[in-house]
Amino acid sequence: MPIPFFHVIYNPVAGSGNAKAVWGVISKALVDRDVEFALYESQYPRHTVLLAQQIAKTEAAAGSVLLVIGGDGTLNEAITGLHLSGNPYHLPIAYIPGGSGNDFARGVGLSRKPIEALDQVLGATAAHKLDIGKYTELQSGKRGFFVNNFGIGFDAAVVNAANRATSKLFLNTLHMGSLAYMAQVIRILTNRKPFAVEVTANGRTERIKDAYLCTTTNHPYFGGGVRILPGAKPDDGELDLIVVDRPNLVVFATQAIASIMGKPVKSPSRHHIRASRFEISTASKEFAQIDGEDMTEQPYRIEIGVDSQDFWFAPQK
Ligand SMILES: Nc1ncnc2c1ncn2[C@@H]1O[C@H](COP(=O)(O)OP(=O)(O)OP(=O)(O)O)[C@@H](O)[C@H]1O
Repeated sequence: MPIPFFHVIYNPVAGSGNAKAVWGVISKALVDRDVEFALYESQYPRHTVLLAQQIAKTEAAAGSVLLVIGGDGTLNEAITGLHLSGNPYHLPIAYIPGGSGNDFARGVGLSRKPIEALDQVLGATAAHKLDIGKYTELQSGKRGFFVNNFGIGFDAAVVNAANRATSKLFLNTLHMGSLAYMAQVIRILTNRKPFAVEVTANGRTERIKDAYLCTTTNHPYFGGGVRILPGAKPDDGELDLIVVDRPNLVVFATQAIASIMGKPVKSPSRHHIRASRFEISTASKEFAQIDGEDMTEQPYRIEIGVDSQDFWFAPQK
């Protein structure tokens, strides 16, 4: 099987500059290995959506591959662009993580080391399908996708605060991006109020009145390596929703540490639902995050479902 032509979308600001170093290594390896590619650099937020649309509609040919170099947000934008274009040449997506969290790579068995990830991409002989989440905000009709998770409440408040924290840049230079989230945890734990959430899935409606976090996930990881749901699988055609009730500080800290250490967390204060479709609503204004990107603080009424996306990388051995 010949190596395909790669249309490369590269986000130089992902991972607070980490993607720049990754692209330095990858561009050299592509040239050394005689791999043909065309480069498109993301110039501003959400430019990748347009680039992916333009590539899919006018630049691509059958058999070529869209290679994304950046973080999970850049990957999300590329998938959004492909879906908006109708993807007439059925471009699959290859990905080399260069973000700060890189949860998607963790969750789907793609190496976070650039050359190992490139070996997986160049070692692929066919596209394979993985799940992605899709959502519709029922009030506004706004639609989108997520590769990792859609979170409402605590995780979203942490993302919101961490994205604004000046310490994130410093922590990223130490390759400790997830600490940017952890540093906000205690402060937000003591400030955030629990909220009422209604979840409909598998023909049942559950009302949880003291929710602290309500996250729908495609694979086990969120927040830069926290294993929130070890059993979630990105290829089972379903998503996993977890609602955590208002915890007391000791219980929450114990659970958070267990999650970070990759240990299973069992607790009566967690509600877990696996389904291919969810309706979630909150009466109060809450923060939300999609793949680590902030959403407006508002009352949410959303429908979440599963879509599938062709990816181009060989599974990790
Ligand atoms: N040239 C640019 N200047 C400023 N922002 C950009 C530019 N190109 C893309 N962006 C924005 O950069 C943001 C961050 O990208 P991304 O999520 O890929 O990196 P990250 O947050 O470091 O990684 P991760 O999500 O894995 O933690 C995205 O919101 C994207 O729209």
